Amino acid sequence: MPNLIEFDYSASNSFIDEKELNRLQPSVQTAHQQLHDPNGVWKGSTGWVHLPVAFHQRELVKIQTAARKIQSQSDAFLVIGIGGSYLGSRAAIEMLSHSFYNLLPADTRQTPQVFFAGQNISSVYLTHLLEILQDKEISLNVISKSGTTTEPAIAFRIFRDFLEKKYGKQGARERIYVTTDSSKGALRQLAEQEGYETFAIPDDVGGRYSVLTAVGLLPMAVAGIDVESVLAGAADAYHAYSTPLLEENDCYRYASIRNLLYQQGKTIEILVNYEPALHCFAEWWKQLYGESEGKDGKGIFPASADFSTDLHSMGQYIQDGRRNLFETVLFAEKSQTEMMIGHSEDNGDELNFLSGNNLQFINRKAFEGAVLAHSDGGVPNLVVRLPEISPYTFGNLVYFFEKACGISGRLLGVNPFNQPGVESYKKNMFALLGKPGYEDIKISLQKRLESSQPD
Ligand SMILES: O=P(O)(O)OC[C@H]1O[C@](O)(CO)[C@@H](O)[C@@H]1O
Repeated sequence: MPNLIEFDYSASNSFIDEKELNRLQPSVQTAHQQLHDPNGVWKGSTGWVHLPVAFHQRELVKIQTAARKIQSQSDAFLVIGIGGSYLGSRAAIEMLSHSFYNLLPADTRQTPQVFFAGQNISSVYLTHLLEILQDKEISLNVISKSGTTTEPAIAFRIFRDFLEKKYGKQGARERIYVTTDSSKGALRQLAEQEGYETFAIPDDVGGRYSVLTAVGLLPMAVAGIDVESVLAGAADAYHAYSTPLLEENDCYRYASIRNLLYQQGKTIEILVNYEPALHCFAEWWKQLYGESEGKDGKGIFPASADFSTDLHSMGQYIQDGRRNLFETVLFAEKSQTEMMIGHSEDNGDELNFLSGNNLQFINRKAFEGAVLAHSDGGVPNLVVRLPEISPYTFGNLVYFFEKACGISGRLLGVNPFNQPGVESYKKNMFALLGKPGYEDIKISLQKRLESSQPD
């Protein structure tokens, strides 16, 4: 078995009282039982807990077969979705592919370029995307669990029309893949009516916990990522984090420590990385924790930073600003490439003290230096060490953070599986757009907007 990720909070010992940590054991035990009981209090929301060890071989083969077909008939693959129906696959593809994947020559890449839509309502973005896709052979995967989310629905309408004009109705049908609820929603109905190939999102797996279903796995497979290794990484994490005992479970310790820090007024957690490839992983993580914990007037605000880039922007605040922060740092022990600093005869740039070192060594010193500096500055630093950046590690990480999120939500006393707050903006937007059924709200919102207009 490859090495698992490791959780290390030694740099934060001074902020954490081990006795208080151990006092959380009974609550952790309860949270663990609740997560593992498919008929318990979270009935209908915990399918993701066992998913990596219960993944149907049939579904895997279906995903891989569709991926091969898409690869064979496309230069470009368009993934349409938002939130949990988008961030996980993007995180995986950015983490595990070449940094400039879409720019590689087609014969080096050997898999289609991947583009994303449905994650905004920008006509500029969609116009430019249509321009880019104009002369390419395209397939698309529209992903929406509810099947009614406005942003992906708009993008799908635009690109479905684009495909039908390009290939005709039957030709488009051969290139449209739909990932949605197994029985409900407008998208499911449309897919069945049009005869598109469909993938079902299990009922008991919510959007932000769905990356290890076809939601994430089909786009990953199309991009050439070894999805079996992703699932193996998640399955090994499932076993590693299946004991309710805090002292033996890194995942539960992370969940508990962030709650202890929250009680000390550390209300913002920054997920830090030292590899640009991890940028989007943090976007996925922010949705997971933001929607799961930010409710009932509670919750740690999940933020992210890319280091060393942001050490030169946000570094000042982190070191010296308001002391309501803690950091969780993702550090990859091994780099996939090696680049050395050469020697310069004139040493005009005064960098010869670094000659003969590789960039990973220098990146590590930046990481070690920042962890110490920020801890000294009153910002607890928790470290998640990745042995390397690989599909297996991606699976580990996803499972580690998902499970920790389920435990952490319970410790905080919230329901980590709903997102009632997201509906408020949708309600207002629908009313303002004149969607049938929202007439009353429209009148009152318009009055408020008019009264706030300058004379
Ligand atoms: O997959 P769907 O139903 O389109 O939802 C997309 C995203 O929108 C939300 O429902 C919130 O707007 C998220 O929870 C979800 O991940």
